[in-house]
Amino acid sequence: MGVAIAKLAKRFMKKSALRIVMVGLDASGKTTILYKLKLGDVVATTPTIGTHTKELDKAAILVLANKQDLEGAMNASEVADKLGLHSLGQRHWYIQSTSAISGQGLYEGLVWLKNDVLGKAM
Ligand SMILES: Nc1nc2c(ncn2[C@@H]2O[C@H](COP(=O)(O)OP(=O)(O)OP(=O)(O)O)[C@@H](O)[C@H]2O)c(=O)[nH]1
Repeated sequence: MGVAIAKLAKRFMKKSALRIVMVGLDASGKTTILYKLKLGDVVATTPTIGTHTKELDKAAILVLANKQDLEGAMNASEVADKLGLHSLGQRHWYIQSTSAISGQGLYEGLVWLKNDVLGKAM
């Protein structure tokens, strides 16, 4: 699973000039996900992201509902409701259940992102 995710991430990054912004609550698993995807070695950060949000106007949104392996975790549908994703209108978004520990769902999430960027998303 880890190798498949890494291969997809590598191919995705090589062929596409795109920016991915990853945000999340403290300890939600961002670092773990990046390392699981084997992108952890060089992660550029930009502390002034607030001034660049215009870039994000047309950005696709992939929500990873992480830590699904933990008892009591909100499921993807509940997270979508809480985040108001259904009110986003025309913007492309997708929510994927994941566990960064096992890697479950990471591949599927990246596949959606890749297809959306390539204009193949439904
Ligand atoms: N059970 C479980 N634990 C996870 C999962 N993802 C991350 N964790 C754990 O959650 C803790 C925080 O993970 P990080 O990857 O450091 O979270 P972060 O979002 O980078 O945290 P900040 O640096 O505070 O923003 C670590 O102990 C991880 O092992 C998951 O899917 N399941």
